[in-house]
Amino acid sequence: MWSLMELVPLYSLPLILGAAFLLIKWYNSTSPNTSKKLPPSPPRLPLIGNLHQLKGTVHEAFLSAAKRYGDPNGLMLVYIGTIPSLVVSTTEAAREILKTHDIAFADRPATRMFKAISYNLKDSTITPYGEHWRQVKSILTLHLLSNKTVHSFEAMRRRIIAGYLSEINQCFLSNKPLDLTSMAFSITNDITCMAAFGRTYNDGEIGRKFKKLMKEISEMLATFYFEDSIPQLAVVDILRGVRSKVDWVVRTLDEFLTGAVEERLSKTNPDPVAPEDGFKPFIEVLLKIQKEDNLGITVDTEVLKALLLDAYIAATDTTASVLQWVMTEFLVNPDIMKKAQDEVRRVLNGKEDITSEDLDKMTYLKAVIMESTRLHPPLPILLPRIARQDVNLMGYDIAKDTRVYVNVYSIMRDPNVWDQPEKFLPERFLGESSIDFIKHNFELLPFGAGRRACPGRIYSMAIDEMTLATFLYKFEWSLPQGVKPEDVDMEGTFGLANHKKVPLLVVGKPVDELIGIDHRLVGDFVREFGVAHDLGSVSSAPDGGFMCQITTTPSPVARSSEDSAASVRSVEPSSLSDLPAERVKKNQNHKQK
Ligand code: HEM
Repeated sequence: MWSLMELVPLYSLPLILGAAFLLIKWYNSTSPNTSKKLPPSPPRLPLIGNLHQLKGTVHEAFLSAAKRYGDPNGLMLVYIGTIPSLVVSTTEAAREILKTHDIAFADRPATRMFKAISYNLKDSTITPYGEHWRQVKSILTLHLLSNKTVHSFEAMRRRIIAGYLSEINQCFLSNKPLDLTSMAFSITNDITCMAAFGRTYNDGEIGRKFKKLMKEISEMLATFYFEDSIPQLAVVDILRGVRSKVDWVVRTLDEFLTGAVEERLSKTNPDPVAPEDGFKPFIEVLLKIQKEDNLGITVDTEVLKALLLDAYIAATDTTASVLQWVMTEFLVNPDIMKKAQDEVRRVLNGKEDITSEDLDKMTYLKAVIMESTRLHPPLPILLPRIARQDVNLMGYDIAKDTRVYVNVYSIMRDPNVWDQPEKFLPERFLGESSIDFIKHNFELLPFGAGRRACPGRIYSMAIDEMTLATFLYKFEWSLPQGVKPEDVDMEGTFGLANHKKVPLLVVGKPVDELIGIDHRLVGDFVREFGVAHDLGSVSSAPDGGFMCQITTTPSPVARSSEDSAASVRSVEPSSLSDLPAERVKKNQNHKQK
């Protein structure tokens, strides 16, 4: 995030000095009114408020300032430039904001950039609380994010994920590490484009333009705007060129969305939804609602484009963020990865296709995802809220228009709530634990809570769970040669969501996709020789079956003093053709593919 010296180029310093007289006026007008009881604040400077104290990422800066200056209940008032902003850092305070006073804090700040990107507040994310918000959020929820609709995307999700497996194989065969950060984004991007637009934007000129545009949007959303925080210095945005950049991005985005709608209307879509996928893309549903006009809401073209954009922007980076952080935690905690992998393989037991029913049984994988999201929330601070009226909150007077930042990063690492909060312990979500993304007591909040909570949980978890289960099922994952778990950089950076600052590079060694082995066949070896340790290369056996080399570690029951001296046995070459005919046949089918 921004630091002050990056924000204030030298040529704008005279402007700042020139604004000094405004500053005095402003400072007097915003100095605490003695009749009001405000939450504690760090000392601030005129005009820039506490900006100079917010170094590093904003959630970390808020956390350390709250420890030093905040109220023990978790409230602190900071000035982001001239804007009073309430920072919320505990479960108790979050409950007050998101439950007790939910309606009073149900608006979001309508900054210039947010207005520009939402067709002047026609979307569902930024639009003020009220009838329009209720209607558009219900359209989004029902036709894109509900259980039933998410289920209808299942075959498409599986097909898209499967398409990426050969890329992982290729990297493995050519001895190149795989950039999993980039792949996570491509997978969630393709799935979301299919669900929203009924096509992907990967290839050719349009693919290149789309990627560039998405990068620009991400940068635009992470930019600091003087106009939003120090309105007296809004001119600096013009001088820095950021305002024209926003205008350019918004114009280009609109051209893109207009093109997508026209393409749908004229049915010239070059990548139609495969009939076997059997779902209706969101764009088609919106066009139908627009045509039938019987919902009591006018879905004009701007509402339609704003909702498509909502669907795309809110879904892609957040869902990719979860994927890459879970994989990162797996690679730095190989024992946990092994446990999750055992679960996936046990549940699937040789099945080819993963279904949502299979995923429902993977409780350990779900616990890993929750634990990873606790430590690496895609949005470490909930989307900002704003007080719609004066509110008395935990004994403090919060004025109308105060911005509210719920720092879920603090809450989800609070030692008063979590045992060993910095440790990666998925087990904390198993057994007695009644905490999950739905049943929580405001301590696990990656999706927010209350009226303005995220409606996309089911949608994103369906993608993350299926991708992770597929990855664990089909590959053995490791860090590139010479990289140790403790070398992995765990720093996050912010664009549309919290991503790894340094891309995650990994090696995915195919288990059966490439070599054509059915897990049940491996199971027979495991039973005979102990716990399978490693699979070697596979070749065709003269009888049409397969031969492979499996290194095994004897199981504890089989271990004798003689065995333990040679604790690793080699079986080479082992013909699988002795196995039941039906399995061998399946294996041969595999091979022909
Ligand atoms: C792992 C994935 C995701 C995370 C962590 C996430 C997180 C969040 C958070 C923290 C908020 C603000 C909640 C609040 O203010 O209390 C939010 C709002 C929202 N999210 Fe998500 N989100 C994710 C995926 C999605 C997806 C897939 C969609 C689908 C389009 C989506 C759509 C929205 C919308 C529309 C809002 C605004 C809701 C409102 O203001 O009423 N999100 N999300």
